[in-house]
Amino acid sequence: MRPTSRLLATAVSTGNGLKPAPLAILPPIPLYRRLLRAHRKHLPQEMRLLGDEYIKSEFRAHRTVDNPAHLIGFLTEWQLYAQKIEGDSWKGEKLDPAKVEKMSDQQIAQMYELMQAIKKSREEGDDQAAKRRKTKGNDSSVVKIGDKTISLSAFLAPPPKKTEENPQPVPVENGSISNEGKEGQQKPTHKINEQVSTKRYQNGSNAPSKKAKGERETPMLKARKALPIWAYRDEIKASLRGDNDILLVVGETGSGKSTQTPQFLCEESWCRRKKVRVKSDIVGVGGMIAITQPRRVAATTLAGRVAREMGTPLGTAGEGPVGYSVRFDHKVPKGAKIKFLTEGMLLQELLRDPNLRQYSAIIVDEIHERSVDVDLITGFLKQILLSDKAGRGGIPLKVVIMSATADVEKIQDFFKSNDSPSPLKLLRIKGRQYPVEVKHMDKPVPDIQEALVKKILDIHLHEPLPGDILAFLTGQEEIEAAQRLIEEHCATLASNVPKLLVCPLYGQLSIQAQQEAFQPAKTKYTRKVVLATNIAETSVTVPGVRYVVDCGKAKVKQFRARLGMESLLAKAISKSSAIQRTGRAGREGPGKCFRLYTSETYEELEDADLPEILRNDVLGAVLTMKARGINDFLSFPLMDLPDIEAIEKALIHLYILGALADDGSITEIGRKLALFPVSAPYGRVLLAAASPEFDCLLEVIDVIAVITSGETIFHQIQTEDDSERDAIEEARKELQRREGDILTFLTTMQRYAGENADRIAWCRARRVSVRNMRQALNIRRQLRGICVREKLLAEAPPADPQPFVPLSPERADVLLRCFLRGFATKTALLAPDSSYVTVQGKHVVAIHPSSVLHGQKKEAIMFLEHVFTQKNYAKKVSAIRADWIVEAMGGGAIS
Ligand SMILES: Nc1ncnc2c1ncn2[C@@H]1O[C@H](COP(=O)(O)OP(=O)(O)OP(=O)(O)O)[C@@H](O)[C@H]1O
Repeated sequence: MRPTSRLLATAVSTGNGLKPAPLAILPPIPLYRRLLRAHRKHLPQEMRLLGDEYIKSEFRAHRTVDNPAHLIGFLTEWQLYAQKIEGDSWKGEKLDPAKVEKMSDQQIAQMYELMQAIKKSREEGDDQAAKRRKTKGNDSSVVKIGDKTISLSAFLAPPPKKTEENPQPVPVENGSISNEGKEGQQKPTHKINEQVSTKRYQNGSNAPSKKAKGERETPMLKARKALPIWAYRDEIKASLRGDNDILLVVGETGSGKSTQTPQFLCEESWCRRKKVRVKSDIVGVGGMIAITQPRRVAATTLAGRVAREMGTPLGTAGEGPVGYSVRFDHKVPKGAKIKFLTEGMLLQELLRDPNLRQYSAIIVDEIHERSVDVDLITGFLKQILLSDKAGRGGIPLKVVIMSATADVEKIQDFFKSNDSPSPLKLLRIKGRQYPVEVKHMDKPVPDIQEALVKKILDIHLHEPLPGDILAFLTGQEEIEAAQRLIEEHCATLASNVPKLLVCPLYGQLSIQAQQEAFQPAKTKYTRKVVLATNIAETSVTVPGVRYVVDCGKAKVKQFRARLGMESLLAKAISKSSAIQRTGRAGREGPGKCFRLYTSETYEELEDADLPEILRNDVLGAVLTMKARGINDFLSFPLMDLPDIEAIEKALIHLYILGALADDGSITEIGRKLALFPVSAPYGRVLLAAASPEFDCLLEVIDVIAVITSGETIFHQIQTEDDSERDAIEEARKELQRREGDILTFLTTMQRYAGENADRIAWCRARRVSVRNMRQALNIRRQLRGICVREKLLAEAPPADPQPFVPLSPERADVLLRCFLRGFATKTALLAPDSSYVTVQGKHVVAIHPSSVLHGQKKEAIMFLEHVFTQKNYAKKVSAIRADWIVEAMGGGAIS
């Protein structure tokens, strides 16, 4: 047994052999029946109704009605809640099924009653108010659980009298009870009054707002009202009325910023589309709110959530209030009021429409991530805020900046301007929805990967269901290795132990594969564990997650301008990241975060990461600025100015690509590159492919589609069975080309698209990723559409399947020479000592093991990626001729 396996086996054993430890989370079935029976029979009518509704919405949501372990998990959760509200006076311990088993039905019913009362109390207001009432309230409402006596006075409201003048109570906006017929006459109930009375509204009144017309108290609306941000709804709206155009919202993770703020604001009158005159034209301005996200997974999942909250799930109708737009995937229904989009997509829109006329407001979410794109966006937004708004017919653009961990001073300083008519308002949202218990290690762990897997198994065996796990690892390789280990161990668990479903989640997975991590496990009695990189760190809610495991590290991309090379190394995360990771628990119930580092290590972490603009390639940023007519980078409003050497490198690179003219102005090629949804070098290859000199656009699109579909289309062959391995290797041979990876990608795409019978079986036989190939086909369709639109392609090519015709060696040379138009700077020559030395910078590189050319010696190579991990690696490599490089550089020397 390998050392790791041995260690893990110990973690899941009782210490005497490999017998699984007895599980605290498995109550005997009869208990479950008793709990349900108690629930149905013994509760007072109101409680029963509340309980039934709760069972419907919560239990069914988790699909656990018939799962005893989940029921216990649910009870535990409410008990924790009781603990929180009761504070010091709560003497309860963690719910122990053995103890529950000994309780009488009456006691169980009482416990239920308590929990439902707490739930009701929570829906109606904040816990602090409950505490205050408890100390003042009468002690007549008490329940006994075992030997514990708990006061319910804080939670139970006297039911409103039902008389003829005072008919059915209806909920109002803040969760209190009001009488529809005699509004204002009936006193709102108990603690919510305290909450309201302590809360001052912008207009000076302290009355809760009235129930909006047509607002039905659905379970979704109830959930929204329970979010801390709900109490600030009026304040947020008021903050942007009149001349106030900019607001900074800082609130804890999970307080409701991303999902609620756009919904509050889209109700405002300034958010309606207006017809205005711009120069001599009448144009429409506004009507939609854009909310940016650092990553596609956040944009798509948030859009789905908000669409459900607004009652029109995405994709169910051609119309709806919510849409999203991410690279190669857009779903913006007609009449959408709210659009979630990635920062890159908003930048593209800014290039097409510098005044962002379709929007009434832009919400910049998760600003703390400080990507290059978000820095550019804030710069452009500042320019719009300071402009005379003539381009928007005088209609202001409202701007909201949001984060849980923002550097408030820096943002305030940035937007502070003597010319600004509208100072930045700061609103701090207090409180979080559910507590998260943070646990650090007592001492540093020697092997993080091992500690992480051990912790996951430990949680699985000792924490109640429901409660999925989200673990943060550094990268794809680490995720795959952890997945293998966990699955190996799960195969040895006893049959009465819940199953563990492992879902990977990293940026290079196709969108479809990423979505799987957000779906509930399809089998009952199963705990899901999502193994993620930091793409799940901000903004996302992975439904079902109660436990977070944080390895404390992340792979950080760093561009070394002098070497023209990126490094991707695991580094300690910042405090901001650690807080964000913790915040992924506690979103649907109380949670726990296990940090695999000590509290001293946490204290030593940097507050925030270095902004990307100071450590990354700024090629895209410089091109975007050039395309927007900004030549003087120093006067463009940026929160941090990039290193001058990085700017110089980007300018030279753009010049080599033909994007800049001799005088540094942007060329027609440059303008086109800025608008392509691929990076400038790939865009340059597309443009060259459309020229008569190369005439290989369809082939280039196929290659780019495969490359952008995910990290790699080829799975590692992991079978121990030699004959199976031989069969896969044999099947793969028909895809592999001696010219290298570009031709191999092309062949794979063309053979896949030409497959007439069973594409899934075709992929399986070759260990090719089905998901990535599907995504590649989707990207191919979109790129072809863009090329038709841009008149690079005369007409759409014929539909698949087309017969496969291998590219001739002559055409293969043409294709590679065409790629050199974008990647001439990423080339290396074979040195006398058999190493490869880069043409630009003269560094030694090795061909990455994932390349079909690994271990081979060629006169010269071109690589599409250049990464430093353990070694200085060239990835996605093709064999070329040395004289092609000179040709691609226009005959000029390369330094
Ligand atoms: N996709 C989803 N599925 C289920 N629940 C969700 C989803 N997205 C949000 N929620 C619920 O809405 C709550 C608020 O989420 P929201 O993203 O608005 O918070 P936030 O303040 O923006 O958090 P963060 O700063 O972590 O991004 C979550 O705690 C969760 O309960």
